[in-house]
Amino acid sequence: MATIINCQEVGLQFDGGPNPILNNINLQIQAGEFVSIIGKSGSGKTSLLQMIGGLLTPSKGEIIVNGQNIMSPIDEMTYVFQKPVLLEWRNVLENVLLPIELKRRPNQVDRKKAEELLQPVGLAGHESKYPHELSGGMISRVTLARALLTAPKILLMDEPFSALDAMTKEQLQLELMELSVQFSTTVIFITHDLSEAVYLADRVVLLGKNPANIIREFSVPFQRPRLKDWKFEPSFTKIVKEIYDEIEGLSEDKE
Ligand SMILES: Nc1ncnc2c1ncn2[C@@H]1O[C@H](COP(=O)(O)OP(=O)(O)OP(=O)(O)O)[C@@H](O)[C@H]1O
Repeated sequence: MATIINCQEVGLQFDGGPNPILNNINLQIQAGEFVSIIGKSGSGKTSLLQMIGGLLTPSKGEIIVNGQNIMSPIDEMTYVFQKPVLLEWRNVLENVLLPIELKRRPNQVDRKKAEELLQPVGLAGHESKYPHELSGGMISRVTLARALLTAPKILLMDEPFSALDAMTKEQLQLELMELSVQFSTTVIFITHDLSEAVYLADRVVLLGKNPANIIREFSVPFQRPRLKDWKFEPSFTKIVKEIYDEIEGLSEDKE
């Protein structure tokens, strides 16, 4: 597999900030890989994702995505924010079509593709509904369909399911896993939920505050897509426990 995202010696310090938020980040992600990023609040997960997405400029080092030095957002990447942003005056289908419409007038092929995407994300039959008629889970499904419409090579997701109830979250995890495998999408996924991190990913990256860099990486050597019952298997809980112990082991003075 080829490296599609390459962070080399990346550092970030905000203007006027006393210490770097991130330091010496070296992270190589392979095309089609699913990587979860975890770490305590304030460890810089969102900042790292924003730098990879070209929304924030590193103070040090460089980030190369798909062969380009990242200076601003590029077409091959789609960013899914923690808070879903839907336009209230547009129905589900129109919200899904938004990324196309920002570039050009959607044609019949685009509409057909958008309608087809509503099926696997569980929104078939809801295309004419407006955001105020949707549940939180349905809104997340719209943002997932919208993110996948342009078939991005890379999906950057910042805690996309954190506000959902457990059952909806589980359903969306399954859908994301199926779709990312089907489209061979490279995904970087931030979460606070260890079980979610392990279940979805090929690799889990743990960020620490002090030092402000990658503390450890955990491989999840099981083929995707995975059955939802895998979460009850010892092979799954063993990895979750290993990560949990590592986080617990980070002494208070290190945080
Ligand atoms: N624009 C900014 N200017 C100055 N400091 C910032 C800015 N954005 C974030 N920070 C600081 O950078 C640190 C890392 O923030 P970031 O949001 O990347 O962490 P995080 O790991 O994603 O946190 P959380 O899990 O709470 O979402 C925090 O201490 C935050 O206060």
